[in-house]
Amino acid sequence: MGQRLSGGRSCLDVPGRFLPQPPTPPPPVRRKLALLFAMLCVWLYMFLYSCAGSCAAAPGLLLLGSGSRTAHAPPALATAPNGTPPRLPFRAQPATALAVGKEMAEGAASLEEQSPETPDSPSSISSFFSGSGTKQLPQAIIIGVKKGGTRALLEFLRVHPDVRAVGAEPHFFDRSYDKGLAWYRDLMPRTLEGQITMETPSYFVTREAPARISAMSKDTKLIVVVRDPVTRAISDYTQTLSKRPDIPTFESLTFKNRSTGLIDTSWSAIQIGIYAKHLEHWLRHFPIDQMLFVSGERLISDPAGELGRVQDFLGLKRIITDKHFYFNKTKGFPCLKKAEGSSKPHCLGKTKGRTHPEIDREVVQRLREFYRPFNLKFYQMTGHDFGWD
Ligand SMILES: Nc1ncnc2c1ncn2[C@@H]1O[C@H](COP(=O)(O)OS(=O)(=O)O)[C@@H](OP(=O)(O)O)[C@H]1O
Repeated sequence: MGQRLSGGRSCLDVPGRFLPQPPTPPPPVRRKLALLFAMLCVWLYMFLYSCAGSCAAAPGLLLLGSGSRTAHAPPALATAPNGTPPRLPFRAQPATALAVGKEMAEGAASLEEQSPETPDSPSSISSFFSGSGTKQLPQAIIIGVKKGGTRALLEFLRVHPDVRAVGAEPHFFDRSYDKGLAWYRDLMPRTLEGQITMETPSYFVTREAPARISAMSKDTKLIVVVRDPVTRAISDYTQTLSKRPDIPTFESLTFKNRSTGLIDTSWSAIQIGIYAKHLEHWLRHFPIDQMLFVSGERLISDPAGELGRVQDFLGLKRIITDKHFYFNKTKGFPCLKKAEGSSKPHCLGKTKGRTHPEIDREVVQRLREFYRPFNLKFYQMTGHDFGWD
């Protein structure tokens, strides 16, 4: 029989203070420890959050950026619940729907467009961080124009911590549409909340692109880098010439009949520059205020100014400023003081900023006359005088 202790309790009722207890810190110390732990968690979260962007932004990686943008970009909508648009009964036609006729002069160029300035191979760091965030369809697309300065714009924009972009040009809406939106989304880098996904091929002249992009999301923001159509045509020709030195001269390709001065508008180098005509197709699917027109000339003379407009349009903080650029005399173009994810200066590759061949002044003059009415219409439509005339 157990002896009862005072107060009528059994021996099992021994007060807690008499039982062996683990040493417990006094309450204020415990609170401090909990606070310290919470702070550690917050710090760790913030570190991983920012590192997921900036660490993964090292050159040669697919991903870039970290989140500091306040507005949350709307998620892109797919046409079908599984994110796949209706299958096409045929394989999407390669490249643009422009009448070609001078295929020889076109073919070589498209190969080059596919080689990105920035390779996409992921490193161990990006592999580690690629687990964070989700792949989103792009909320903004640089839709053109070819040879307008699209690569320069994307390279500059990638410096922004809230922009992530596909390094290679996916050419989904022109060449690979039959692969479906799920395939397209899979090419996208992972993004965290508040970051926007971008891509850049030259969809501006693709007839089907406006409807297809609108079917993906009506909210997609469209950026068009435009450049004097005459210089653009010469630039386009220069690119082809670099691949196929045996093509006819620019002068002979320009005319259907040189003696009558009739311009060959079926040559894509000429046709791409009729911006007003292409813009009409886009305006059937998108309001003009969902499109931003960047001057290819100003992108060279004042890159920070143009980047300011682009950041505003995308709802991004103005982070990219004059401080990010310097003029490289050897290159003859503005370059980045620091490429994204690196401390080294960065200029675009040698395929950007080529020396153009000398073109007959009369031919240039005839082309200027040809483009003038289209340019004026384009200025009216966009409410912006680009000063090409
Ligand atoms: N900062 C900087 N560095 C180098 N090049 C620059 C830059 N900014 C604009 N540009 C102009 O970009 C022209 C090429 O345009 P794209 O990138 O749109 O060409 S492509 O369609 O992707 O092939 C390219 O055309 P070319 O000069 O005819 O080579 C350049 O004039």
